[in-house]
Amino acid sequence: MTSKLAETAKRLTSDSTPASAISMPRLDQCALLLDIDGTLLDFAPTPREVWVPPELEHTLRQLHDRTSGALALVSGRSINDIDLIFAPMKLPAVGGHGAEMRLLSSGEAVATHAPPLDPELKSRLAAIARISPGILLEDKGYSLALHYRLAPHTEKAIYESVAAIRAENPHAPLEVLPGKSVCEIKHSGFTKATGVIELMKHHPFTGRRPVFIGDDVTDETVFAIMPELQGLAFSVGRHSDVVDGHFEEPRDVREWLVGLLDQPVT
Ligand SMILES: O=P(O)(O)OC[C@H]1O[C@H](O[C@H]2O[C@H](CO)[C@@H](O)[C@H](O)[C@H]2O)[C@H](O)[C@@H](O)[C@@H]1O
Repeated sequence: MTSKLAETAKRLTSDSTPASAISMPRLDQCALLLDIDGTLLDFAPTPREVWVPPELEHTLRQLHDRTSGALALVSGRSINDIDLIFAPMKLPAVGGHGAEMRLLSSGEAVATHAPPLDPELKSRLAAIARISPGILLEDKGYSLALHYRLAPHTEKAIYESVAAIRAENPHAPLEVLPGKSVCEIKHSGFTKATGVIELMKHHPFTGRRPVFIGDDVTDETVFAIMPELQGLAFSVGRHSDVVDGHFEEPRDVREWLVGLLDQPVT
């Protein structure tokens, strides 16, 4: 963990302001950057079982229009997976923890020159899923996720197995992301933050003030860059003084997004 991230993590324990108390930029001046799982959507037992409330789809479509297309999903999921979940809607996105990007809802997903995992290491890491039938392996191309929500007792064994492989390959550029009931492993050469920085260089995002909402450890890289982008950061589920405000749960985020549509149209 870099010292900047360590500092961020340390401060993620203290209080922050409720999101409702923070003054938002006008929709025609901001870029809305939204994490998916645990932020827009409630957690489900497995990645494919998430449910997108129809009202959320409606809200996201309207906000996409009101921001002239500057609304992007910023996720650990691949863009292909994001499209399956939100089908038939397609939105701009940073996917795969920064490995992929799509600038326009009508555009193609493009790789962001993210380095892949070494194939041999990847297959050794994937084999960890065989510890128990309750572990779900998600191969996202650029990264692997070992889900243990259905087998919480395997958490320790998963992390110990990953640590053993890392110890045998001390120079391999691997990053381990401890998510919500998931251990994710990717190349260390990209993050959600590198994806967001790239996204913000392009139309329709460039020149706008980013507003990022996320709930997870992987979102901390984006919280950390919001000040230099003159952006606003919001956390979900935990209070923090590195963010501008917080939400208690995804339902509050969804309601807040609906409220943004009350801004006068300029
Ligand atoms: O960056 P995000 O959009 O928040 O995605 C993070 C990971 O989310 C998914 O896993 C999580 O959500 C699942 C569905 O609720 C849940 O079953 C799992 O336990 C969670 O870890 C997704 O499967 C991962 O690929 C994302 O990286």
